Amino acid sequence: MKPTPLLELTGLRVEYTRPGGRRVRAVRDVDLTISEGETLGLVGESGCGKSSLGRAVLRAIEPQAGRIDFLGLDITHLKGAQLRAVWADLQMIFQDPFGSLNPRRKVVDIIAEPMMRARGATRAQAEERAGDLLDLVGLGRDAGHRRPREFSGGQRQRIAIARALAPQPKFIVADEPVSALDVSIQAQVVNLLADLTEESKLTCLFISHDLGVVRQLADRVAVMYLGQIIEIAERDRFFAGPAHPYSNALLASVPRVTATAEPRQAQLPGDPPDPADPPSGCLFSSRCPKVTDLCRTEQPTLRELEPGRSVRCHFPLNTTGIETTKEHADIDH
Ligand SMILES: Nc1ncnc2c1ncn2[C@@H]1O[C@H](COP(=O)(O)OP(=O)(O)OP(=O)(O)O)[C@@H](O)[C@H]1O
Repeated sequence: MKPTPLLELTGLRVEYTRPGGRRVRAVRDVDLTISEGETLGLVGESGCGKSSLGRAVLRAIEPQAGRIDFLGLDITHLKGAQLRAVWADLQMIFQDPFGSLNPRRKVVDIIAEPMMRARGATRAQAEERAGDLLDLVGLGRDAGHRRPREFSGGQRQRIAIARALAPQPKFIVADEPVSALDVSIQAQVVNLLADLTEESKLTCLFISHDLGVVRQLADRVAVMYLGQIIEIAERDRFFAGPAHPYSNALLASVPRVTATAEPRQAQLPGDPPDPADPPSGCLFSSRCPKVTDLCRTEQPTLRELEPGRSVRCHFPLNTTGIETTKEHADIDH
């Protein structure tokens, strides 16, 4: 039986206007479904549109086109009280544990406030649950009487996690939640997030440029390049051998993760192109080690290679045992 989609994006597009008037398409017509209880890891180099996608899902920025369905409700254009009601179920954990917590407030108030505002809890109920959450994230309830500046980066991120969990959301967007932390602390916070998403059956969009971290947490991995999802696959399938040359190169640049079936590429040459001036054909064609004439002229669609594994590439890697399409088989290269 197919799992119930909690979040469904259809043709989601985010554009910005740069000073001077140039348009940048940061998210290019993304279709994506996240099932109840799953953690989807969204990876890609800086500037590929991960945060823009996450913020659009939370309705923190307006998409220029497309549709966002959350729990079967079209939330794309919700406003006012209706949007605030949805926000109780959609919470965010940010990268910066310093900037995202109000330094003047006590920790207990920071965590209790969303429960009172969004769920109508009394102060006593909210403070009691704030204490429970501080226990849950390993800080202990006494931490509630202190202020954020008295805590280290890793501890502050635990406070941010407790705050995000406070209104008992159904969905969390975690945008690079450990990348500002020391490596030793990263592992502790990743383990905490893994335990919490598992225990609470939370659905999570986990945004990271770090494939090693994504491997620990995600059920599925989606790779973004220049605003497009270029590969999406179940975690183990992905790490056993990704199908897109870009994913393969990303994986090759992470020493901690296991070898792929294809020979590993050296690190990717150059930087991603400016999203305001993308290449024609496949958006990865200007950097792809396997580029052909077809790639330079025809943009591939995101197609399913096998259940649980889709790729946007004319010549995917690691496809042994998978029947190739006619289009693919006919091309001699
Ligand atoms: N407010 C803005 N105005 C203009 N361009 C923007 C704005 N915000 C983001 N962009 C551009 O949109 C593209 C996607 O940015 P985004 O922050 O979503 O990517 P990202 O993958 O999350 O990168 P990072 O990991 O560095 O945050 C980039 O080219 C970025 O320069």
